[in-house]
Amino acid sequence: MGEVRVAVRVRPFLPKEVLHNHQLCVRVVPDTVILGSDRTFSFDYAFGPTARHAQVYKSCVKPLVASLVDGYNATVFAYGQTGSGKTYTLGGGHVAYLPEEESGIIGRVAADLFVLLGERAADARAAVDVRVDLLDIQTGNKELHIREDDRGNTGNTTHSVLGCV
Ligand SMILES: Nc1ncnc2c1ncn2[C@@H]1O[C@H](COP(=O)(O)OP(=O)(O)OP(=O)(O)O)[C@@H](O)[C@H]1O
Repeated sequence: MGEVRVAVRVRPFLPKEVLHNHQLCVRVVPDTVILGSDRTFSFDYAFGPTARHAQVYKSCVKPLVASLVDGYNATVFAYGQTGSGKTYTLGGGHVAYLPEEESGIIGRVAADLFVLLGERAADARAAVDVRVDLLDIQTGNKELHIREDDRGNTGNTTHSVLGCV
């Protein structure tokens, strides 16, 4: 793929927002977000409040998993203001098990990755080693440096960072 793609996902109102009678000011038409009555912004993908995880994953992320097992690097990150739905979209990390339908990007990537690697390993009669590094960074510290050692393991070199997992 070799390019940056941007997807926007508009979440539905939360119960408290409904309670406070918030008004919707964003509409989504294919790959376009409309703010107010006439300000349009185009993206590679745009999803409205009724979009399901499966749709978001299939369009934006699944093709990256396929290219990953072909040897390419891929990065998916969520960006947005607090409460906008980053955690929800990536995978609802607070519970150990989620029903498949509620699984976000992380769970779906893991499932597909093992299926694809299993197929490749069987074809090549090779063993595959999968390792995961998780860094949960809970600070706005500008001195943070993510580094990779010569074995490809990631870590940080800043001692004042809180909450590294
Ligand atoms: N597409 C969606 N459909 C239904 N509920 C959603 C959706 N996106 C987010 N939510 C709900 O909105 C709330 C805020 O979402 P979430 O916690 O993912 O935000 P966040 O961007 O990770 O916030 P923070 O930056 O504060 O961690 C949660 O209650 C979540 O369940």
